[in-house]
Order: sequence, then structure tokens, then C-alpha cells
Amino acid sequence: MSDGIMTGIEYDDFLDLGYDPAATELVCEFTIEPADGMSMEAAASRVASESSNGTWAALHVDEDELTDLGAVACGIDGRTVTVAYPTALFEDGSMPQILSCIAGNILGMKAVDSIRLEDCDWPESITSGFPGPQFGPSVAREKLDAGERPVLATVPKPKVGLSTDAHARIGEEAWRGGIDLLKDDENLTDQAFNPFADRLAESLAARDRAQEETGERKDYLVNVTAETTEMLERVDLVAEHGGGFVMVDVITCGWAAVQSVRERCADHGLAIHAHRAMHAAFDRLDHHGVSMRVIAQIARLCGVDHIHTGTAGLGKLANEDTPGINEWLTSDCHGLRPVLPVASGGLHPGVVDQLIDALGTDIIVQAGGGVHGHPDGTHAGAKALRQSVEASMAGTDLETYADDHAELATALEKWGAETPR
Ligand SMILES: O=C(COP(=O)(O)O)[C@H](O)[C@H](O)COP(=O)(O)O
Ligand SMILES: [Mg+2]
Repeated sequence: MSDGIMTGIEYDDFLDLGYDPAATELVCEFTIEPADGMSMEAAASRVASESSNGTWAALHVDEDELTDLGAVACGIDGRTVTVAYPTALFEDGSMPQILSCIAGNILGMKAVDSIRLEDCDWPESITSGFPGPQFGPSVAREKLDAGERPVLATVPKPKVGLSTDAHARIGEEAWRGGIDLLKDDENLTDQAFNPFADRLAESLAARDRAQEETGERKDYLVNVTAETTEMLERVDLVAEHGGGFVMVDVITCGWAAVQSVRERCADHGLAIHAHRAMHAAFDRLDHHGVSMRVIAQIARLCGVDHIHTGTAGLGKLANEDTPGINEWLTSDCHGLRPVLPVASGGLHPGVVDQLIDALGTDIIVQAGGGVHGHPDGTHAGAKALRQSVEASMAGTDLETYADDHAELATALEKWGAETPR
């Protein structure tokens, strides 16, 4: 915004296409469709205004009584608008406050027909207020024995309704078959058919037996999702029982709750597995909402260790740009630890080679139906998944490896290399 005596804050004040953002500023990229009759310039300026210190009307404010926190719409390229935000606009370490600016009122503002927050370039002045992950990809070696291969996880199916005994038994079969992590499903928390405390105790006892038998470290991603106070108590309980991880539905819980969980997990040395149920409400439309890339960035700042980022088109769920998101999660971000991406949703042994080709080996491969739907059951399904990873790591064609690996052969016979819907 212009210097000098301020007699008003007009929304046109928020556009300066010659402006070069400072390294301390948060720079956001939006895709915008202006409202009927509104120019791209006017819409871009309204976005910068409404998301920082402006409103629809010109204001008269005494300069002495105001810190100028106006954002600047500094780039327009087709439908892409770049906006730079001064760091002082943001409260240190508060993800809810940041999102109330950059992904707040503007998403419903009539000045645009649609608007999508696509990407953020986070300055150190903001990232330094956040912890980032405690572990990230290092869980593969620090907490598990996956070494250089992808970490393998499975979620018992049906996703809800199994008794506590059945859940733990299925977990034990999967761990014995070669899975590293048992994972609760997103809507399994503390229901009467499978109470949280019982499930935690029984599943970790099963984990211990499987570790003893296989000589490999195993663990359990127990879903602690709840109202925040309750969730923190569940985190404590996981630590008391000797678990190494918790799972949180980060979108449905909200980022404030995730920040609280991250703090509590640091007290106990627990890693956080982020399930992203409800993300598609924000990111499924390519012209409106908040991209999965930005959701993943927020999750990294808040400090999750794993987050689901999709399957590069090989699974059952629609998602955008998995390779690009994963690259961001593991790239340098002012010293924040990287996040280990999770590929999940409709995966099975027959697509693992393609998945590793697309995403590399620094991932978690998570399969529910693709393990428990194996014609010979969970144990065989887990073995088949592990065999498909071994084959891919060795650069051996899955069909060839299946010649002397019966479980993989059966899985390939059932599912081939097809992508399910
Ligand atoms: O239960 C599953 C996968 O089960 P299955 O393997 O039987 O499909 C998960 O909830 C998905 O990972 C969510 O999707 P995403 O990872 O894309 O958020
Ligand atoms: Mg699920």
C-alpha cells in the first residue's frame, strides 16, 4: 500500500503488479474466476483486501491508530493471482488465525465466482512459529525395521463393526504376514462395539506377540480422534500402553487440535499419522477451495509425521498431483523435518510396482481391501503385499516373482494390475 497520510483504505489500494514480495512475506497463489462484470485486477485486489485488512467499503482511519497490514496482489497471470502478506498480519504459531486470513472470507466472497488457494511459499518468519514433524520418514528406521523399502500398513475391514478381539486378531495376522503398521480406520474411534481403551490394550498385546515371532518392530496407528481434551487423554493412554504412534483425522478435528496433539505427542515421543478424511470438500474441485498441496503444507507445519496424499491415480479415490505434493513434503522448508507421505485407497499387491515407479520408496503403502480381500485371508494378503514390495525393490517383474511366491500369485490372479473404482 502507498506511504504517507492515510485517508482511506480503498480496495484498489491492494493491487501493485510491480511489487516484489520481501523474503519475510507469505506469498500465496490463487486461481480466481472474477464475478460477472468485474475485472481480474479488481477481483485480485478484493482478494488481497478481504484476506488482510480491507473490506468492501473505503474506510477513513487515522494513520497513528493503525498498523498497515494490507496484503498486495502483486501478480496476475491468466487466472492465477499472487498475493503477498506481511508477516505482522499473522499471530505467531496459530494455524487457525493464518487460515482465517488466507482461506477465510475470500472463499465465499461475491467478488469472485470461484477461488482456489493453490500454493503457499512459507517464509521462515512464519515456519519458525511451528514445530514441524518430530520424526517424518525416519520412523521407517527409528521406530520400525522397514530399512530402505516402503513402510507397509493395513487397515482392518470392515472399517467399523469388528469386535475388539477380531480387530486385534486381524492385526496380528497382518503383522505376522509382513505388515509394519496396523491402522485404525478414520471412523473407528471409541464406539460400543470396539471401545478405544480395550482395542488399544489388545492390539498392542497382539503387536508384541507379532514382534516376538517375526523379530521385526511393529506398531499400531490407533485413532485418537475426538474432542480435544478427550483426544489428549487418549494420547496419554497410548504412551502408557507402550504404543509408538497415534492417528488423527486432521481435517475433521481441526488444526488447533492437531497443534495440541503435536505438543502432547512430543512429551511422549509419539509419532502422528494424519488421515485426511474430508479433505475432498476443500480440494476436489479444481477451481474452488483449498488444494491438497496447501493442506499437506499446513499439516507439515503443524507437525504430523505421516499424511495421506493419494496414489498417483492408482487407487480408488480421486486426488491431485500426488508426486508434486510428496516432493514438497520432503523438500527443504527452513529446517522443518520432512513428512512421510502415505499412499492409500484401493491399493493391492498388483499395483505396488507402478506405485513405487510413480512415487519412489520413501512412502507408506497402505492397503485395506487389498490385504483382507485376498482369497486366502489376511495373513496371505499381508504376505502378498510384502512380496510385491520385495519384487519391486529387487526390480523383478511381479509375475516372475509370483512364480515362487504363492500368495502374490493368488493376489495377481484376483486383481491383476487393475486400478479399482
Ligand atoms: O480405508 C482406507 C483405504 O482402504 P482400502 O485400502 O480398502 O481402499 C483409507 O481411509 C483411505 O486411505 C483414505 O484415502 P486417502 O488415503 O486417499 O485419504
Ligand atoms: Mg479408511
